[in-house]
Amino acid sequence: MITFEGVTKRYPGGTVALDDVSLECPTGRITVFVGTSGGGKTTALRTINRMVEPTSGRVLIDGEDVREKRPAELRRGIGYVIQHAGLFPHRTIEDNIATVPYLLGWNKKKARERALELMERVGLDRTMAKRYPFQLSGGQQQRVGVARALAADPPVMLMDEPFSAVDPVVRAELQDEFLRLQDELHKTIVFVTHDIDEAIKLGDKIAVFQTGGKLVQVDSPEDLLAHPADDFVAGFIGQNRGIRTLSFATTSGLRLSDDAVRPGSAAAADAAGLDWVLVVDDERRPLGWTRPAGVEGTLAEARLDPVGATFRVGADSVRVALDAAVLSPAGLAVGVDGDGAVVGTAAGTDLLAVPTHGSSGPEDDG
Ligand SMILES: Nc1ncnc2c1ncn2[C@@H]1O[C@H](COP(=O)(O)OP(=O)(O)OP(=O)(O)O)[C@@H](O)[C@H]1O
Repeated sequence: MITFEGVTKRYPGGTVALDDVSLECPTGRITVFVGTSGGGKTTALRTINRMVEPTSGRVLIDGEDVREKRPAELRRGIGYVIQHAGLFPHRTIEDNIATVPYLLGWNKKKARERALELMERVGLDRTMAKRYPFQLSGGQQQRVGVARALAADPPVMLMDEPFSAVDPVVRAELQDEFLRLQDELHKTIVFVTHDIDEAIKLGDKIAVFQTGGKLVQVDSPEDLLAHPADDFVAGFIGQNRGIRTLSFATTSGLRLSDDAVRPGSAAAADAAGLDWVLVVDDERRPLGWTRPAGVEGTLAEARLDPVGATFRVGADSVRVALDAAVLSPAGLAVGVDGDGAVVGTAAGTDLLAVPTHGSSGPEDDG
């Protein structure tokens, strides 16, 4: 656990970058620092590896004051990832990743093996090992940055806007990959971002900083969305708070209807009263949507519209299900089980009736 005890940082010009910040970042979890520009997030992060020394207060890692270790020694146990990756331009990818192992005196072969293993872990092809950073895309460079931070298997990782410099699609991929990696590695991670969506997606715990280095709220993503501490936090979370809350509502108790689900062998005439029918195969896997009116013979002979997005019942959130409903030609979300077989369908209005965490229903404050 990383503990901030009354940490204040005042710069010579008088700027207060951190104002009496007390906070705990639990072991094996992701704590996200989010907030306005200049709110002190980066400063707070850097007090952990002593790139910034507090004016008063202290920072502890597992109960030990970080000032008790020499900075170089301290930093070997702390991975650090920054925006634009910050790779050494004249070193190959594998040498970049092996930076800390080399510093620790590992032999070349072992360090190289570690670098190649990590490349795979972060989703990079081993054939890129001999390339230089400029020969990689921005997203690939960020992956190298993450691999480099993980090289000596540090228990703590500090990540300062690591995914901010890439486009939204690559960014989402990096976030997903990062969460998968964390599922295996269980590092104690402190992650800085100015993007509330990223904070909600990645954080086990979110700390919101306001200008002047004030920590205004520390909560789980669910509680932050449901109960923002004040107008500043509510404003920062933004207008889509109600919709975001649905990300934490489970689809496991959802009542799904079988009415519109038919096998291809069924006669279209039997479904003539329905506006839309979801045609399924013998294993109940969805084949597509059709309007049965006017179709002769079986539903298998009808022209099908694509199923579009589905949601995994119990595994996906109501937000995912709602998205599936909106994108479906029938306005119905298709719920499937782990094998991809259709459990049933739900209309958008059914989804909005699902109770969400910490409130009686989805809010709309936009
Ligand atoms: N070395 C420094 N000397 C003087 N002032 C500094 C220094 N570093 C940061 N500051 C000031 O401290 C405040 C907090 O900066 P910090 O970089 O921690 O904010 P941040 O929340 O990370 O912002 P951003 O999201 O823009 O990166 C800012 O007002 C900044 O100008």
